[in-house]
Amino acid sequence: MSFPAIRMRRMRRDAFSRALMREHTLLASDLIMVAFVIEGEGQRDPVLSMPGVDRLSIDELLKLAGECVRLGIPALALFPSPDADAKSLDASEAWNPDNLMHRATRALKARYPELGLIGDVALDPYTTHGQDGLIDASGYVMNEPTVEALIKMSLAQAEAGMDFVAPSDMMDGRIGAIREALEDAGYIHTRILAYSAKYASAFYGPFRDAVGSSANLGKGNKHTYQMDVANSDEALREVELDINEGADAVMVKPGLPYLDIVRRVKDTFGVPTFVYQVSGEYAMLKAASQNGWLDEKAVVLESLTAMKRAGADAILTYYAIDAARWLRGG
Ligand SMILES: NCC(=O)CCC(=O)O
Ligand SMILES: [Mg+2]
Repeated sequence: MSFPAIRMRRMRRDAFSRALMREHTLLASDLIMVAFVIEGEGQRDPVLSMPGVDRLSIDELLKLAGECVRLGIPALALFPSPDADAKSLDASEAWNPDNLMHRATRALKARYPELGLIGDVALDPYTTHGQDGLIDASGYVMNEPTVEALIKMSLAQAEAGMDFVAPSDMMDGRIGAIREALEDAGYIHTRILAYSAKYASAFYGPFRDAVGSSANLGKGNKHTYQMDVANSDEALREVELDINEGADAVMVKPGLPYLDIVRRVKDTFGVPTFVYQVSGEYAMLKAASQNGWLDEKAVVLESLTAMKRAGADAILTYYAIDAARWLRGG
């Protein structure tokens, strides 16, 4: 049977039947806000390549966290933008119990214990060269020594009260090593969000401005550990390894250009699958909107809905607060 018995437009004719047949609904509870933390008090330091995003001192971060709680956003992902003097070759500031990240975690957990906190685990904010790991004389990022550092970093975050440690470094074997260390230390509830399929993407540019690693990274790249943008089967292998090593949730990153990967991961493994709408995606949508070329609210909600449609269970986005407000009709 076909036309005219089947008219696809019948169900689209009115809002009520469009609502009834809608397959996916974006909710505030799908969103994870992303924030950059800096030293100081009363500081809101704009990220020039991400208009509308500020690096926040801890007191300002608390206000943003309060807004997340009020809007029903379940979690906040934290990235530190430490002062230049906190950077070193061995990245040891990363596991200093009193570092910026851990002070922020304790302050947030004291004020908003119900707000989930996701801590970035990678060395790039703390290294003088801007790589995610420790380098040898040739500049190659060394796997095992980096994993040892990431273990120390994860334990320190767990100790500070982080709910999720989120290794974003793409070293081999780090999920298993971190999981074992957490269990041995008694942090049996600390979740691991594995950045499993993290691509060597040019869409991270504005983020590197935000955490202050772009100047240090210079002309360097991360091709020896992040994935080739041309690959898809390889992402499934990465995800499978991380699940087997003890990840509680896996991540695909970036978002919109990689929704084919999200769909394959979700269909293949059926595990909690998160996606990251990265800084470059934010910058594109924001710049076009500021020029009057795109309708910001419409394109942001469309992009986030597309991520859910692709199978994402949760979405990290710099737009989380805006989107949650728009979803409330604001
Ligand atoms: N680990 C975080 C990144 O590498 C970049 C995120 C972004 O571009 O928003
Ligand atoms: Mg891996």
